[in-house]
Parts: sequence; C-alpha cells; structure tokens
Amino acid sequence: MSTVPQLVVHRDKELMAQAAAARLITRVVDAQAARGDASVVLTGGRNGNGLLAALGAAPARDAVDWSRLDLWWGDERFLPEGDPERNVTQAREALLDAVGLDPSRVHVMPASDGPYGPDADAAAAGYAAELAAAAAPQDHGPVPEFDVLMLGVGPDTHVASLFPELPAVRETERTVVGVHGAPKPPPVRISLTLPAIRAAREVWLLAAGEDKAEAVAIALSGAGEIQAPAAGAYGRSRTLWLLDAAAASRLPRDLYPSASA
Ligand SMILES: O=C1O[C@H](COP(=O)(O)O)[C@@H](O)[C@H](O)[C@H]1O
Repeated sequence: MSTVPQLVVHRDKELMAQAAAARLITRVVDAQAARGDASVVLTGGRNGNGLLAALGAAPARDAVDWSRLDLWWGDERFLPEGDPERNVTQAREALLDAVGLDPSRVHVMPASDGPYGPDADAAAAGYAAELAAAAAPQDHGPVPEFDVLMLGVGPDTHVASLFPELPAVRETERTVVGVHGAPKPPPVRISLTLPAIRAAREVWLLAAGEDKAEAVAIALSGAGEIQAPAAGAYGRSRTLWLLDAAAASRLPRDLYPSASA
C-alpha cells in the first residue's frame, strides 16, 4: 500500500542538502540506538552527491557509528571499476572514503569489469542474491527492510535507473534488473526495481533546481508509474519529497506545503 507523500521545501539546494543530511544522521542514530545497526540505500546524481558532501561537513556526522551501517545502492552506471561516472566512485569522493565504514557492509553494485564481466543482467542477478542473503525472516521479501532509501529524481521523472516506459519500470518480480538503452548515458545500468524500492521503511526523493520542477509536478499530480517512475516510489512507513524552491515551483497550489524553510 502506498504512503501519502510528505513534502518539505527548502530555500535552495545547499540548505536542502544540509537539512537532508541532518535528517539522515538523526534517522541512522535512532535506528542504531534501537537495533544496533542501520541500513541506507544511496542514490547517485547531483542531489545525492550534494547530500553526501553535506553529511561529510556536518559536525554531527560523528554521532553515527559508521562501522555499523550497511550501505546499498539504488542503481549503478555499468562501467569499469573506478570510472568517475560510477555512482560509487562519486560517493566515495563525496563522503565514504572519509568515514570509518566496515568494507563488508558496503554493498557496491558490480562493475562491468567485475565478477560478471560485461553481462549487466548477470550482475543484476548477483546483486539480487546479495540482497536476498541480507534479508531477515521478518522482512517482507527478498530484500532487507532498509531504514532509508534515497532517490534522486531526474528531469524526465526517472528514479534509480528506472526510466519512463522502459522494461525495468514494469518489472514486478525481480528486485534488481539490468537496464539497456537508458536515454541518459551510459545506456547500460543496474537498478533496483519498484518492488525492491517499496520494501524500504522510508523512501526519500530528492530534487533541486528548475530543471526538476516539471518532473516533480508531474510525479506528484497523479501520473502513472510507467510514464513517471518517481510516482511509483514510496516507502512502507513514509514517503518524503525533499525539494528546493526551484524544484517545487510548478507544483499545483493545493500540493504546496504551507510551511517551508
Ligand atoms: O543517472 C542518474 O541520475 C539520477 C538523477 O541524477 P541528477 O543528477 O539529475 O540528480 C540519479 O538519481 C541516479 O542515481 C543516477 O544514476
């Protein structure tokens, strides 16, 4: 069942990144206090990397026990290990190399020169198996119930590497798929599917900038998930859209939150 999206609009993308970073620290600290560990799914793209950089600069980042945090990815550009366009390479630069993560808890999606070679579908199946192995009996299927799953929203409403009308966004069984012919380079990618995304407790969608305004308005105005994949991304307990004023500028009046900062 979908959760009703909650919207928070910040003045600009810098404030949005800082506020989202503060929110993530609190969420992770709370989960670690309750259970001992926490799990977060990272997104690539400008807003995801902006959040990680803000997290790295936040004094409260030391409140997180980084060694007890599981990191997963929502999608990956299927390129060789270390390629600067890979989401993991950018995440390492923005934050991950600076904090004390346990390497066995950093679940990187395979590279195109990795164990599966250039076969993106086999690599996706391998990642699905890794997720299934991490799922606990109380989880709701073959993926862990992530504490927070973050998604950047593309100007075409794509989330992760689920692009409008492509087969990946129609997937209802598999949790991870190879994506071929993506309209945004590179064309070959690996992505969580909507059923895997919806296993998360909280899904946070990040969008900043005027170029995202149309996509945000479409996804939140009742569009179908095949045409607007962001419309199909929601969490079990909470779905949060974290926006800046430019990205929120084309929202219909009745959707615009009354308070924003
Ligand atoms: O290619 C990708 O794009 C989206 C959105 O990126 P943005 O730069 O427009 O914010 C991103 O969420 C996804 O992880 C990435 O692979």
